[in-house]
Amino acid sequence: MAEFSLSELETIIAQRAQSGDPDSWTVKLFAKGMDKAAQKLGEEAVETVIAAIKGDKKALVSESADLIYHWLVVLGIAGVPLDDVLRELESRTGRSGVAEKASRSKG
Ligand SMILES: N=c1c2ncn([C@@H]3O[C@H](COP(=O)(O)OP(=O)(O)OP(=O)(O)O)[C@@H](O)[C@H]3O)c2ncn1[C@@H]1O[C@H](COP(=O)(O)O)[C@@H](O)[C@H]1O
Repeated sequence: MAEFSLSELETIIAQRAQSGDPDSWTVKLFAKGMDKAAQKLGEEAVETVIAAIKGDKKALVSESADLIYHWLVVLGIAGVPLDDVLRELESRTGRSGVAEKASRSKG
């Protein structure tokens, strides 16, 4: 199991977005805004689909990583926390108490 989480990547992206580092791809995407970031997300999704259809497992891993990174950038630009998506997924599992817990934590 990899010792890395989407939550950690979300934190890295938020920190890099604030860094102002001219060499940072994250900074560039945040500066270009949602249209460009969403376009990149779409491109990475298509590249992931192509890798899957070709049965190219190595490319599927790499393109999936690109896809998830760009998805988190889009969430960041939109101001949507990863946790909101995880809560939505959790609520779909039908686990009892999940919806109640989510609504309580949202205040
Ligand atoms: N996970 C990623 C990640 N995945 C993909 N990419 C970048 O996404 C960019 C776009 O991918 P493409 O394949 O489309 O590359 P490209 O063809 O050069 O791009 P275009 O010319 O089409 O615009 C590349 O520059 C990749 O480096 C990423 N950039 C950053 N991260 C993570 O974000 C952190 C901060 O990165 P910086 O913001 O660059 O410091 C890194 O340490 C990583 O953890």
